[in-house]
Amino acid sequence: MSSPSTSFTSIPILDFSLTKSPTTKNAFLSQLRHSLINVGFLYLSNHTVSSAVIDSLLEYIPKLFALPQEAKDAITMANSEHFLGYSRLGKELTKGKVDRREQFDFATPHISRWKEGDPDHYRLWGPSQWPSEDLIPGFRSVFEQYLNQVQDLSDHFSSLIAESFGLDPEALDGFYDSPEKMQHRAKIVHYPVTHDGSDQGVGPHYDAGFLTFLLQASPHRGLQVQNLSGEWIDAPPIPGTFVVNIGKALEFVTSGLARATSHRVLSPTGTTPRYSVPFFQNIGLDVKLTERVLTFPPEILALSASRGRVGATDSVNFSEFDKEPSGKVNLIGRVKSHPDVAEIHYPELFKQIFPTGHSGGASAY
Ligand SMILES: O=C(O)CCC(=O)C(=O)O
Ligand SMILES: [Fe+2]
Repeated sequence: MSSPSTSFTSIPILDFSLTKSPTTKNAFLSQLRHSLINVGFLYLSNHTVSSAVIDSLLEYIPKLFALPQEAKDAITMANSEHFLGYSRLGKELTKGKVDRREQFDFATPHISRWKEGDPDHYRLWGPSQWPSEDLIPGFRSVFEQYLNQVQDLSDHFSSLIAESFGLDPEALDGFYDSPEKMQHRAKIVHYPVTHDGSDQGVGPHYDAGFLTFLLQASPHRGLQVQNLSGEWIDAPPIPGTFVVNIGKALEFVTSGLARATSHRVLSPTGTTPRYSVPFFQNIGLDVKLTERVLTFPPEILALSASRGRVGATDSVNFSEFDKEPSGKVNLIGRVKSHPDVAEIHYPELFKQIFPTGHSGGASAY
């Protein structure tokens, strides 16, 4: 566990049921600590999200993408100042390069947050756009149940992270607002088969927030995670698990103890598409990370000192966390990923980030 600068070659699998008994919880916390410090990714088995809800969601996903194009376009993200809705294939960028995926961005229920005088980034949070109930009956209810259960799991998981680092279970609570003032986002993603050699399902990137819970919703490989030496390690789907990874915000407030790890998805090359459902746990919109950096016991800090240095990666970064509130950092990320939506709803910010228009490739991403 503490061997210096070893680079991982696989992603650890953690059994969430170990947290239920005081006799096994410590073993879980120790595996969690190792995964956070050395890998930044883990699989979580025997978790608390209902398998009936997941199975039902898995059945809906191909039907969702098979909806008529007009029904999907009716809820296009361009309608939404919250960046919620449908994006056609090729509408999203990572580091200025087009990703080959089609997706729906949804979020946990929330009112439109922004009021006169509020900062622009309050406009990020608001209601999802749902496909017509007649066309896909029951989907919304199943997905809302799913989001609710993953949200509960993510809350619980954040207290386990605190404990694994020798802190009180509540140590991360100050990063979240009260539940009715929180909104978490999730996407349902379709990676079509490609045979033309352009394999960027999604390009190398870090996630921005605290924790991501990813459901790999078809049996395809494609997700890859970059280790300390820069090699790409496969993270194949394991039925019954989530892939959990650390975002840049959690890395920042743990002074790098918890690693945000670069990852990407290669497009499937066989005959069937790949599907996935990432859930991005947010923190409060107003939280300034520099004001809340945590302090850790010295024996925990020593573990990260022996980890070895992370080599240069080619990933998207979120360098604005050292000055801007978390909501603003997220808004900047959304503008860079979805410039066509930003141009409609955030014309000023769009101009600052893309002074020559978005085809000019001015983005740092
Ligand atoms: O589709 C996947 O497996 C991962 C997607 C991802 O990393 C992301 O959307 O941030
Ligand atoms: Fe990601």
